[in-house]
Amino acid sequence: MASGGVILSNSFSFYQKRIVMSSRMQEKNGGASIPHVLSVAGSDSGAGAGIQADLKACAARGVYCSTVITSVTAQNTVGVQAVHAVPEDFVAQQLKSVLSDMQVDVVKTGMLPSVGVVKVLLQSLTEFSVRALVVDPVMVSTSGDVLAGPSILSTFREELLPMANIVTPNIKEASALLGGIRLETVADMRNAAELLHALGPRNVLVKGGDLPDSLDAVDIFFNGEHFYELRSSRIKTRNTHGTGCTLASCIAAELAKGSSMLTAVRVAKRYVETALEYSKDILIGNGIQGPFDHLLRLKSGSQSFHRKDAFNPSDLFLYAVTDSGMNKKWGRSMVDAVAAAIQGGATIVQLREKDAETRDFLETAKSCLAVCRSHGVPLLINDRVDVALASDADGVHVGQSDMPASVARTLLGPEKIIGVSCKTIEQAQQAWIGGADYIGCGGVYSTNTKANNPTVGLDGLKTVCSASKLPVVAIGGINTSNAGTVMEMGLPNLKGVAVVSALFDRENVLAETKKLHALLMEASSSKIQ
Ligand SMILES: Nc1ncnc2c1ncn2[C@@H]1O[C@H](COP(=O)(O)OP(=O)(O)O)[C@@H](O)[C@H]1O
Ligand SMILES: Cc1ncc(COP(=O)(O)O)c(N)n1
Ligand SMILES: [Mg+2]
Repeated sequence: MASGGVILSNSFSFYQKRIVMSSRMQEKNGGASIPHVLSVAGSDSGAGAGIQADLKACAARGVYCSTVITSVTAQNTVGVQAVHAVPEDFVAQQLKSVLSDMQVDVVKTGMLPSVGVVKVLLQSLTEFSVRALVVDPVMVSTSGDVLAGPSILSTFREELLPMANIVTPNIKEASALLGGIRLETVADMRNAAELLHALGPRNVLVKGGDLPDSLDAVDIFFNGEHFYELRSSRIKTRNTHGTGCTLASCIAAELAKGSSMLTAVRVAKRYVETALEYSKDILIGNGIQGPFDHLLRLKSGSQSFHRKDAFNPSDLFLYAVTDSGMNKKWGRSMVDAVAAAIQGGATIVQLREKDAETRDFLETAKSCLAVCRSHGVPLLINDRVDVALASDADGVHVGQSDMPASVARTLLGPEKIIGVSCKTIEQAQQAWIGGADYIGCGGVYSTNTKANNPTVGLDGLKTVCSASKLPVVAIGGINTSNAGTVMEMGLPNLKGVAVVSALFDRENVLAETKKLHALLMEASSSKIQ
């Protein structure tokens, strides 16, 4: 069974180790460590598979990825034209350079073209401990070209697989590892998963991307105790080059972040499905199998293409957050309140409806969206990703107890705006990793709008702004008497203030917004840069 330096225990102790390690690193360098995957694989010049896919997958999952290149292929969407193996001692050099210096959490392997390269890797893994080993036993490209010959099989079986926390063969690779057995049905895949598990890896995922006559894309996961049949819809596309490399890298990335194995596999499969669906019509190369877009950004021709880049942090300048109770109290509709705020100078609007029925909330969102669109002001929905999707609003704002930014990003896609409420540096860092566009930091002052919400004060705001990689909007008890103080501090990344009562718990929304706008203009022109 697994031995050497590869240890993956349950996710809890995994996290604990990370915390111990990051405090150690912080002491040494004054920084925090981030999840780190080392990809040991071949280069694909077409950049659909191999090292290039691994880098993109890890980047998409918010994880650092270092690389050891085992082989350089001349490859495109037609096939593999040539392979140039990197000398074994040079692979060893690369491994040493990375592992002796950097704290790698998870090693992921792809193309290992010779027995010598596998041996060098195994040697490194006994010298330098990592937390998990993900083995994608790459042998033949989908175009049918051999990337690692049959001479590698016995070393894979006897030495590499027993070290692996998970092995992820496709149908052909599972068959080759098991001496050429037939693999044509899901039942055959289960059988293969069990036989492969007996070779020593802790977990097995037999991938069914190439299962004949299958309407779904079915993978079989086996952990030695239970089988899981993981199904997703089969996306009709030619752009499946590199799905295997991407899946394995994403599993590695999720493990590096602290997920359990089954969760990592599920997340990875979902990610591949989402990326394929997003990229199904993109056209790169003239061959039969094209690459897909790991970062979900290349698709052209849709108005959404420019949306995310179009998020302008200066839109956070005067951020109006609605409150239905207040507007009711003053006898006006939500749409009228939003229209008045925009007329007064609000640069972004968030609809916050704590008690409304979903159907009413959706109708309100649609009406407000029409007003916002006609003025070019983005409309965000508080908490409710479903309402944002259904109304086609510009995004969501989520709190720490709502849906995590990373999940919201998966659901909403790359184009929508996501904001997250953060009180601490760690929460701000997490929001950035999860794919948020901005953070809201507060409460700066105490407020009646949010009961039991501890304030962070101006000091807390300053701390978070200084560390944040995302633009920040200050929130909580801000009004015309204190907004100037907040903006005049000239805090890094602070782009504006978010207000509720100061606009909507007033008789004249238009006049109050104008007043606040003028004040902010003055404060930001005088702020220390
Ligand atoms: N057309 C598709 N639609 C959805 N998922 C797919 C499709 N093709 C492959 N997958 C998924 O991509 C992952 C990689 O599988 P596979 O293509 O079988 O591996 P490989 O690239 O190593 O041959 C699996 O999770 C598989 O289910
Ligand atoms: C360098 C390299 N590594 C791995 C693959 C497998 O990818 P796929 O099975 O999707 O063709 C590849 N084609 N090239
Ligand atoms: Mg594939």
